[in-house]
Amino acid sequence: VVAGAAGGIGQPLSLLLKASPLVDHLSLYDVVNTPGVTADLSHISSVATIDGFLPADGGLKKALTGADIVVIPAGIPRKPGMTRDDLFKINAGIVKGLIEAIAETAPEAFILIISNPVNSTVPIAAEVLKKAGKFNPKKLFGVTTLDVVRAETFVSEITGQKDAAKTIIPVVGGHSGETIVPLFSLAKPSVSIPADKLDALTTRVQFGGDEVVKAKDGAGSATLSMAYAGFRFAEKVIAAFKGETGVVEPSFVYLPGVEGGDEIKKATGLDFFSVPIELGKGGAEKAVNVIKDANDYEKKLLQKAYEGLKGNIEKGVEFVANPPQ
Ligand SMILES: NC(=O)C1=CN([C@@H]2O[C@H](COP(=O)(O)OP(=O)(O)OC[C@H]3O[C@@H](n4cnc5c(N)ncnc54)[C@H](O)[C@@H]3O)[C@@H](O)[C@H]2O)C=CC1
Ligand SMILES: O=C([O-])CC(=O)C(=O)O
Repeated sequence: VVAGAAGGIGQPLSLLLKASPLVDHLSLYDVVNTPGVTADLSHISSVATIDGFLPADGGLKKALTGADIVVIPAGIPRKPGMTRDDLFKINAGIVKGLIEAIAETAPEAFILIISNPVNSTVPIAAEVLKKAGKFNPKKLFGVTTLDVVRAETFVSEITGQKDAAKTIIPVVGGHSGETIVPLFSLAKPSVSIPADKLDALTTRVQFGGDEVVKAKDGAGSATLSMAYAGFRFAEKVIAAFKGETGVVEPSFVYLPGVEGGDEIKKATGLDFFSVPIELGKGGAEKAVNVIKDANDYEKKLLQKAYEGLKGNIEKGVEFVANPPQ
């Protein structure tokens, strides 16, 4: 299921999923325009069958029935001058509503959250699922893959590596500004970044979203690169579910619920954090503690990330505990 399927991310993401041989059936949901997007994609001669729903006549429930995986790019995007946190007011409620429906209709599904601010919307989702008695932390993911994709791309411009995605770079923390921490010292194969280029490279990964927001000049934020990244992550979750081994990708998860997470919670003081996750049939099988191997430069960045994340996470938890009237 794609929830928010008619949007800037939703449409190209749905296209990639419709074309994927890993997808048997694709169900599109949005509050507007789903019939058109569904009709258009339905003409593609790939294996996935497709249907689409609007809210009327229990459309959300129909879309979610039988779902194995739900990807959520629903919600408003940034305009120049806004932070991701400025989206909280509207997107918190949208995510809460969608997760309540998932808890009721597709409690076994993997849930991939793209809607910003991810640092807060994932805690919201966790709290809603906990309340409903349906929380499986191994199946809830904040999608931070675009940060990884950006790190791969931007570093390749320095190293000259033609196939950028072949360099694995752990990007950890959260998904906004200084909470995003690329760990270039742990790249595999290793990369050599001139000292005078490291600050600018790190900042570019942290604020890559702003680059797109500025260039789009009021018309939204990253959609196409996000669809690519969201598809890459969804494909990995599905491949691991179908039995592929050795699948690893960073994601923002609930640490106490994932093997290896307690150690990272102890180091960060946080319940939610993005680290490389070993994916398996059940979802997040293991959180890999890469932060212990960060160098001194990166450790300083990590401290700032912890501080920023703390407030973002608390805000999400609070939203569910004490809903605004
Ligand atoms: N995690 C990440 O790395 C990234 C996250 N984003 C976030 O993704 C979100 C979507 O961005 P865009 O696609 O550019 O926005 P958009 O405005 O083009 O599309 C959002 C879609 O969500 C739909 N929607 C609104 N309320 C809904 C509901 N209750 N149920 C289902 N659908 C609903 C809208 O009708 C619209 O079609 C934003 O919050 C943006 O900040 C964007 C880029 C990267
Ligand atoms: O910058 C934004 O608002 C959208 C986003 O999350 C990104 O591009 O990383």
